[in-house]
Amino acid sequence: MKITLIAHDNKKDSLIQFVTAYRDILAEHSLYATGTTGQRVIDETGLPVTRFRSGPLGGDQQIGSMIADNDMDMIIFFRDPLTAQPHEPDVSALIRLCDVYQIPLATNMGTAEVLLKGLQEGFIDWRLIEERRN
Ligand SMILES: O=C(CO)COP(=O)(O)O
Repeated sequence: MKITLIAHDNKKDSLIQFVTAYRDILAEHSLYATGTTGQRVIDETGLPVTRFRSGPLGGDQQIGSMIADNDMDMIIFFRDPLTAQPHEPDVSALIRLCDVYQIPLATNMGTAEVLLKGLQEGFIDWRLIEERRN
């Protein structure tokens, strides 16, 4: 599966803790990330990550493009709900595309844990069937 990891600045430490805790599950999948988040995941967990541009410079839109191409299976996006983002429209567009294309999306750690446990149990395998059909 292709999994994207994104965190706003105030949530990056939490994301690193989360990725470290679930490293064994995540290591079985292809990881993608916005620029700064991806660099931190690489540096601090050693997992391989394909990095896009930083969020404010278009990274969220690049990931949105993969969703529109049916080329992304899950988004884990630790948003900061307490800080205004200069690229808020891009963030909203990414979340909207997840809903358009039924892509599992976690915007906080509580949901992200459930998603990864579901992934491990095979609950997301319908994505592989979808991919074969398209
Ligand atoms: O702003 C972001 C997502 O909207 C994240 O971008 P960075 O990973 O480059 O900080």
